[in-house]
Amino acid sequence: MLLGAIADDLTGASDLALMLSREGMRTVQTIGVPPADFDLGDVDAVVVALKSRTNPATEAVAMSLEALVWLKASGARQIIFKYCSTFDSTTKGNIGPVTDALVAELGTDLTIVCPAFPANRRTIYKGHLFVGDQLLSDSPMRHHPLTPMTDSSLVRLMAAQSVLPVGLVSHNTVVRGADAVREAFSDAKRRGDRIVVIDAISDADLRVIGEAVADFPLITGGSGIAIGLSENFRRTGLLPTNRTAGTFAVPAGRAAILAGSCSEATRGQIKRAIEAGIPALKLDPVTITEGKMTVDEVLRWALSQTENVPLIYSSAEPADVLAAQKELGQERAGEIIEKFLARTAIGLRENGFRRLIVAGGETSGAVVGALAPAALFIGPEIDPGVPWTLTLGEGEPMALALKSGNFGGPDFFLKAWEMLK
Ligand SMILES: Nc1ncnc2c1ncn2[C@@H]1O[C@H](COP(=O)(O)OP(=O)(O)OP(=O)(O)O)[C@@H](O)[C@H]1O
Ligand SMILES: O=C(O)[C@@H](O)C(=O)CO
Repeated sequence: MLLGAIADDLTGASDLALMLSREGMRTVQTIGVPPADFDLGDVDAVVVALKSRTNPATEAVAMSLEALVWLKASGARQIIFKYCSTFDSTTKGNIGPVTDALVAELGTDLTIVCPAFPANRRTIYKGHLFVGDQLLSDSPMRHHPLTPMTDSSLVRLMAAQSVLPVGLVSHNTVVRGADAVREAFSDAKRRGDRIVVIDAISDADLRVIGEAVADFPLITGGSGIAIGLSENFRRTGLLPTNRTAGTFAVPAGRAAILAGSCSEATRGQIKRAIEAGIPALKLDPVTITEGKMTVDEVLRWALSQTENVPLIYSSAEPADVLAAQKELGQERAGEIIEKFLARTAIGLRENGFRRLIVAGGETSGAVVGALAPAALFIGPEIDPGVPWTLTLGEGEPMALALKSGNFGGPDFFLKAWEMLK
């Protein structure tokens, strides 16, 4: 293994794994930290998917350090800490504490913060994170059910979360190339910075940054940061130039869509799917708590949809999410839906479903946690950041598409199936 990554949620992990495999690294994503003797096969990169994004910092640190120990023992030469391209973190934020712990454990004097992912319109300029044409704090992310983002300054966000000094390498340096960036890193170290936010607005910027961090033991960011890393290993001869991906054998069986993401993108995709005639059943956390909707009822409904792929969703407008959270509490409302969808997924598998799209990082974490495959093989890309994956380990394989809430075009739920034909 050349590269080892620790991802703070499941969809984020497949996003990164897809990027690494697109860049010529044979990549496997594990679900949590695998057993010490887990057979990885012939891989160049491993992404350990955690479900730590919204956990208290002490828990997230412990989980991440456990993943680090496993990755180092498995031979990883460089570590990526992958968080969301919209820097999703709670008010108590664990990205800083996890970075601090990894910095200490790896004994590195400087690391970067770079959640840029230009293909999905996440860019960083003057240390401010943009989502499309909007600052993060003006984007729909300000209404996120678990991690509302109301500040766009990555320097400020990171400085509030980390105990280490945080600086900035800005775009006018990045455009001057890898040597200029390396020089800026040296200046930052002289100033006493231990973490630098680095601007990136294009893939070309990410390739420059990738080259400049070739000898960094730790890199932190979104999946975009992986764009420039494989080239470093090819340059030194560690990675063959003609890596071929393994085969993606599509399992036969019925298909369904489970959506717990309340993002604007997912809501738009649901709307489009319903308009196209997809049968849809809406879940509501309050109705579930009152016992007025059960997993068995939902399964019966799904099984009766023999003409088309059923869509089961809890995705709701911000005002409805807020109302449910007021009644049940923010965490509890989320948990109720996550558990319900996880149990639904188990029921679907028991009834012969073998192809699932799951929308939302936390939701995917809950569903895949319940299905419990040992790892996921990364298959074809549906849209930037979202591959089809194949479950590995015991039991019959399933095809899973784990969609980050904000990712995918408006027709995602319709077109994803075409790739399984
Ligand atoms: N109707 C609802 N009311 C309250 N909470 C909800 C509702 N529907 C879903 N949730 C919760 O909102 C959270 C959505 O987070 P999730 O990570 O799944 O989606 P996302 O944030 O859009 O995706 P990503 O993390 O990939 O960007 C989950 O905890 C889910 O259970
Ligand atoms: O970086 C992103 O935006 C995604 O991979 C993700 O982490 C969403 O959960």
